[in-house]
Amino acid sequence: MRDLKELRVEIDRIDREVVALFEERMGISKEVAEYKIATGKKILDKERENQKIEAVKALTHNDFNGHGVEELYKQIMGISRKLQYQLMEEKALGRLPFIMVDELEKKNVRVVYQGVEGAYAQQAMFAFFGEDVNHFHVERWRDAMDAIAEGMADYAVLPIENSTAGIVNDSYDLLEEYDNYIVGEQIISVQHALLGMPDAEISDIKTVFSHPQGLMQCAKYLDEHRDWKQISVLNTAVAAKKVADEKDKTQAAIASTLAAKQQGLKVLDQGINRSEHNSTRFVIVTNQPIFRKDAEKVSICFEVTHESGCLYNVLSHFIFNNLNLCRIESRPIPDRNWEYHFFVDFEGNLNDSAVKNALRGIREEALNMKILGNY
Ligand SMILES: C=C(O[C@@H]1C=C(C(=O)O)C=C[C@H]1O)C(=O)O
Repeated sequence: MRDLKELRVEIDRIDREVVALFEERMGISKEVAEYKIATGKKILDKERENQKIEAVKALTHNDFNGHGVEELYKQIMGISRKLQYQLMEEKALGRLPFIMVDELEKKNVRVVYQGVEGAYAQQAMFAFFGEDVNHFHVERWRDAMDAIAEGMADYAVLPIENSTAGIVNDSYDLLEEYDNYIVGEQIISVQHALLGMPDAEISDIKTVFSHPQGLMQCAKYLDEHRDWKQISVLNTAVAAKKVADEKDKTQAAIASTLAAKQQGLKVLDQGINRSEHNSTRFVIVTNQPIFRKDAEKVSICFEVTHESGCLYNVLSHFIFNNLNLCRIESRPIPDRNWEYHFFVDFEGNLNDSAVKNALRGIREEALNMKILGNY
């Protein structure tokens, strides 16, 4: 048996050769990039990469090494492409189709939110734009997206995520569907109350209305009242209005105390959400691709092919460019069972070269990619 020290001396010698060859290969990759930039060719050449993997596998002498070399070459070619994107970024600039602004226009604008007076979205809108903002409300989130797409409003306010109940699925799907862009976000502390008719007591209640998120956020409380029938409605303020309109003292709503005031309802119980830190994050959406020059979070969505390693490959662009991911979500693609849209938020500004570089790589390598906004 040879001595460990002696073996390691040999490994060190081999590694020096590997690194020298790696650097030589990257030098050639750079020249390939110059050729591609000059001729307007794409960086990724999937066919060439597949042939390359087959060819290097064929050089190995057993299955284990065959798999190893495949992994190794996927990495090497990934790094080689990233070098090429970097060069493209330096040489062939190409602007992202987004316009930078110093500040968002918040005065003289019209804002739409979904729900009725007293909705948490209204609170979010007031917090973001100020209480004197010109505004109106619509029945559905889709109507709010249509209102900005058609120029009826300058901005829409949409709930995107709750700290207890998780993401608001519909908002994600609409962001993917519409060519509207996120330009801001607003977090609102959500404290739910149980609201009933002025002459009602908790013991009278048989039915409770709320948005599904409201019901979820108060699931623990509702578990203590299993005889109550739970009914989902469009939002919490709609639930309060329904109770006020129908004047039935067996009916209650889970909504804000502001909604109680606006609808003349009695607060039967307060702080009924599971977590006292219960908060909802709203996004402010507009129909133009603009971003503030000091924006610090980018949201994108993309699809990848249904192949092993594809998501990893897209995410590697964040690692390589040293970008910090804040969240990742997936949503099913309708009519394509078990395929997903991925939504990623990461820190950065569309003007940062690291961001541009990562986006360039993802745009080329994912099936499709959409920048949802920078805010
Ligand atoms: C170097 C090239 O660019 C990319 C990187 C490859 C590699 O490192 O071998 C192969 C194909 C391309 O995706 C090339 O096109 O040859």
